[in-house]
Amino acid sequence: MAIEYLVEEVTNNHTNVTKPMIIKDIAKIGEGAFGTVTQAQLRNATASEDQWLGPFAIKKVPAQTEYKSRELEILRQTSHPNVVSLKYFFNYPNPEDRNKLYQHLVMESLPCTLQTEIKRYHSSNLILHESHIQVYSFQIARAMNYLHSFGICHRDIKPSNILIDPDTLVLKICDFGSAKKLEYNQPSVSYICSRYYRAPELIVGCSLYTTQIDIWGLGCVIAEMFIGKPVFQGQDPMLQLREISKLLGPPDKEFIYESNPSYNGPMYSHRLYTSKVSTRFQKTFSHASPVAVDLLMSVLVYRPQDRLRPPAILAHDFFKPLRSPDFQVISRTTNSRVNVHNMLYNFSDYELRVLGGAAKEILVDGS
Ligand SMILES: Nc1ncnc2c1ncn2[C@@H]1O[C@H](COP(=O)(O)OP(=O)(O)OP(=O)(O)O)[C@@H](O)[C@H]1O
Repeated sequence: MAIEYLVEEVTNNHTNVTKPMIIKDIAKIGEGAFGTVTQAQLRNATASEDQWLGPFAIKKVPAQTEYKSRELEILRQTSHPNVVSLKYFFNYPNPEDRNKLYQHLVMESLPCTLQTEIKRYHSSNLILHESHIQVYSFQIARAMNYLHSFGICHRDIKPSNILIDPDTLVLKICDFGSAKKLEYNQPSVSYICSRYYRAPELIVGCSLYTTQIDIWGLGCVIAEMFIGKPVFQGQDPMLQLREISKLLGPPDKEFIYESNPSYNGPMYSHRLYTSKVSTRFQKTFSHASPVAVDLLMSVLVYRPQDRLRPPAILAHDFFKPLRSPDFQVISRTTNSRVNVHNMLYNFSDYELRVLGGAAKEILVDGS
């Protein structure tokens, strides 16, 4: 591929300085519903030395739609080790249609997504080791603790929107194309989020939802790491609720009414199983430890108010082993031991303030 082009106005997200830069597209690394993601390098067009920066990941989406500029706005506001960072941004025409401007978001690049990692294990009839699931889930919850503190709801949590580096086990949430800062009592569209990861309140048409819809997505992602495939695979939007009811039991009328008083779709109120919910969780997640099952049962809960929130998730006993400064995991790629404690626990003062009383439990190594 390696196509080079000059862009007169490229803004550095960190310094806010706009300069001409040369962009070298290397390879396509992703394709989404709205645009493409390519691996690319950048260099200052005015500097004499030929020093390429990167590689980065450049996401190209049609510019000037209100929907997509939210992604830029949110990426500009955020700075967190578990949220993909924006390095530069610019508008540039589409080579196939010179009249159409594309917004280019130049982000740090990570080697793979959690989706490819889960699939790699699943295709060898393996599942991720529980220690890896702990490390990845902790980082997603930490990103949510940060984002939700500003009211930012990602609204499309799924394994393909979670980037990882399997050497270091670093994880970063990406794709803020659906994200929105939710305001108290302000309605938002309920037709967001990919079907398998949609919270039950969205399925029944709730428009006053909260950032707790992301927590449902987190539960689905943790579940998928344990079983190697999406836990709720509905064949259509309504059958999605039926899949959920197979594990959680039928949703009660109060939940439906609280979510959307004018809902008139199927209620799935018949019990599909006689066994207890806890038995079904244990059976579904037969490879998970009891403490992991307990976390899943506290997150995959119908009522959003009853789902654990990020501070309580980070303080959950599932993550207890990570609190030891000696906690190590074996990297799949390098086969060497990696000490991940420091990268997991480098909480900023802001994050600690947000965690409030839970910070003590999260930080204290009781081993
Ligand atoms: N910073 C990055 N580093 C490496 N790969 C990335 C990065 N950002 C995105 N990708 C890859 O590109 C894919 C699509 O990116 P993204 O989800 O942001 O685009 P999208 O158009 O919103 O896609 P979708 O419609 O699937 O949600 C990701 O699943 C991932 O494989």
